Amino acid sequence: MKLDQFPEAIRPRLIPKPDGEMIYRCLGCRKEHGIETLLYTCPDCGSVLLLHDRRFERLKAIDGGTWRKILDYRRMLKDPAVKGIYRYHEFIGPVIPLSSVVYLGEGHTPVVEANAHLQAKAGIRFFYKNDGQNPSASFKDRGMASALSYINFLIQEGHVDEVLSICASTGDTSAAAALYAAYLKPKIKSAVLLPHKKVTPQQLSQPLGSGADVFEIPGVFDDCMKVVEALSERYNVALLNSKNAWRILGQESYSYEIAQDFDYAMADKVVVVPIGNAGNITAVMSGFLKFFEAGIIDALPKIVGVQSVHANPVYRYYRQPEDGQRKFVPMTVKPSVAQAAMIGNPVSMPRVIHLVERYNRVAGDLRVFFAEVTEQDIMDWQLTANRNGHIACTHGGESLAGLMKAMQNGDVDSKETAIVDSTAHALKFAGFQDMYFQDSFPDGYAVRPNPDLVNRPRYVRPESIEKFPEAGRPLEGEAFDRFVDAVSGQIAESLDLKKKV
Ligand SMILES: N[C@@H](CCOP(=O)(O)O)C(=O)O
Repeated sequence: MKLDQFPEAIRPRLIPKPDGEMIYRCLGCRKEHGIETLLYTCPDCGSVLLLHDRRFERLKAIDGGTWRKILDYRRMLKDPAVKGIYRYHEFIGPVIPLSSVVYLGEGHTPVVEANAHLQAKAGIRFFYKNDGQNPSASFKDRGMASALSYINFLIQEGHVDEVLSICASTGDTSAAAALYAAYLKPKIKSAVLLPHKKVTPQQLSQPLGSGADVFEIPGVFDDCMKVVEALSERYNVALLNSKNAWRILGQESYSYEIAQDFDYAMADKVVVVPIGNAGNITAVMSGFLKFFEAGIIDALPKIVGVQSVHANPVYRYYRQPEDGQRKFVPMTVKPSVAQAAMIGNPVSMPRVIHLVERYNRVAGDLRVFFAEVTEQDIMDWQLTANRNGHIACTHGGESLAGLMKAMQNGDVDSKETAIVDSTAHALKFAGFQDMYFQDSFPDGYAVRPNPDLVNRPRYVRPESIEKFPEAGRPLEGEAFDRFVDAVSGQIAESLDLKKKV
């Protein structure tokens, strides 16, 4: 729809303007730093940062109803700069001119209601939000669109040139970083660090295909992250992990989309997300808080953060109910099918601690919960979901298993409605499904197949015939007819089909 066709009252606000004033704010010493230089940690005390809009109050001057109209009308705009996460420009990057926005089709991922059968099994109404339907097939694209739009802005403003972006990854971040950097070629080059043999073949192929320099390193993600941190402290590189606060801003779009998709009614909603490096849960809490403070939603949804027993440092921290008694202890992870979340020392832990406290305080009630699930639960729920029409990755299985756990714990009620995060596309993690179907999980995973969920291809090569078609050597005439009869007969028998009369 063209601008002059929108209601007059909305028109002036429809196209967002870069009228915010953003600064980095340190979560440790609370000092503020300008955004002209890329910062990942506070130059004074070394703590992590969050980005803050000093002019956020101006957004509160617009009433919630008007905001909802602005955002809903923006859905109809054709400009690519506002088709993705920057539909929420005022909340994500209010200093970025639309001409700097990098849009590769990220965001606005489908929200798919579980069918009646699956909801009955789960005992609650729930939806999957399929973030695997982002361009590089994971939610990380949201954060990359934001981080790379900001870097593009710095380049266009002449603050930086010849950027080398770098990240550590369990697979999804590297795919997204390499993709978005490749789009900004030749201004940006990309390098990614992966734990050797700890990302799936599909994930490894992604940064390779985008032309990034790919380095594989012994150890696990936490080791890669330390190397990347050292590189970003010692050399002139742009760190693209979620330690970079611009990533968090982009990932807040996940919350804004949920609010918009559910007509801004959040009181009875439960948002379930897996926790890896903890950037995701940070962004989800931060996003809902901003919409709440701007009056766009009138309640904060419950949040459930989920971790596998093999990588659960955040869950362990919150297992201690007394605020003052908690102590964060990084852990050594064990093999997990939720491989992207196999992280024992999440870089955003200080942000989580800060935001959980704030979220619950603003809500006036306990609204953030944590659940721990087994590897077996993750696989069983992933496969159960996918047998009911979903494309959940193992982390989607982890989220659904976490929802079940939260209900058992009494944190979520069956009358509520849950939105469960499938962070990536199922195909990225197809190897775990194969292991399940072939009962070939190494012992460390502690997963055994439930026979009801196992599925295998059946090779049909009837012994009653001698000739079979081959590529480049088709069968013809009677031989082909015999082949079709024998194969269709065997399949019909196997499926117990009744002949048409
Ligand atoms: N699961 C992540 C790990 C890095 O997380 P990030 O959000 O800090 O970049 C991945 O896909 O690499």
